[in-house]
Amino acid sequence: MAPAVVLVGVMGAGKTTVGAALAERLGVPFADTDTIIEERAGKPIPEIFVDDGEAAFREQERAVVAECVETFPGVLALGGGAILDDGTRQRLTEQTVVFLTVELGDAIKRVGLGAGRPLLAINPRATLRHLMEQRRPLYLEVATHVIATDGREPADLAAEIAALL
Ligand SMILES: Nc1ncnc2c1ncn2[C@@H]1O[C@H](COP(=O)(O)OP(=O)(O)OP(=O)(O)O)[C@@H](O)[C@H]1O
Ligand SMILES: O=C(O)C1=C[C@@H](O)[C@@H](O)[C@H](O)C1
Ligand SMILES: [Mg+2]
Repeated sequence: MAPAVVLVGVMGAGKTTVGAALAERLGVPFADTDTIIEERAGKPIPEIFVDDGEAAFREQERAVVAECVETFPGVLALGGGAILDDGTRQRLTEQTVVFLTVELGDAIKRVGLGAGRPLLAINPRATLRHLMEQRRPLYLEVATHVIATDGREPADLAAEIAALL
């Protein structure tokens, strides 16, 4: 069974927040690959990065995304960097994927100083700007729908996505 919808976008786009609201609205389960990885590792993402390294996290992320795309029947939120993997992007081309976009200013307000997001530990604004520029083409490559989230409430975004499905 494939997911009803997969949410992608940079850190702060609202994948987790909007995804949970959407799942509730649709009456289906919600899963977040970051949460699954943390549960399996028994530690939060910043600790996985420190103890095991980003490459090990990406390896785990690739496996968890593959498993969820095969078997998870609800709303699936991906980690912001999951689309860096070629195999993951290939898998996503067969799914309904919503790319949540956010402008840098709103994203920075949402993620604050990047707590819990190891890639934003140093110079969050410049780093996030760079990640957005680098990844935008990759999100667009897999997106079925693109939705701008700036200045909009998660519940309102969930209603729009539900209407698209
Ligand atoms: N549309 C929105 N308007 C205002 N705040 C929002 C909106 N969407 C999310 N937020 C807030 O922004 C923060 C980041 O949201 P969220 O964790 O859902 O992002 P994410 O895309 O899942 O990020 P990550 O890739 O790091 O997991 C949260 O504090 C959330 O409450
Ligand atoms: O954008 C990224 O590369 C990341 C986003 C988060 O969802 C986590 O998956 C992790 O902090 C890495
Ligand atoms: Mg998230």
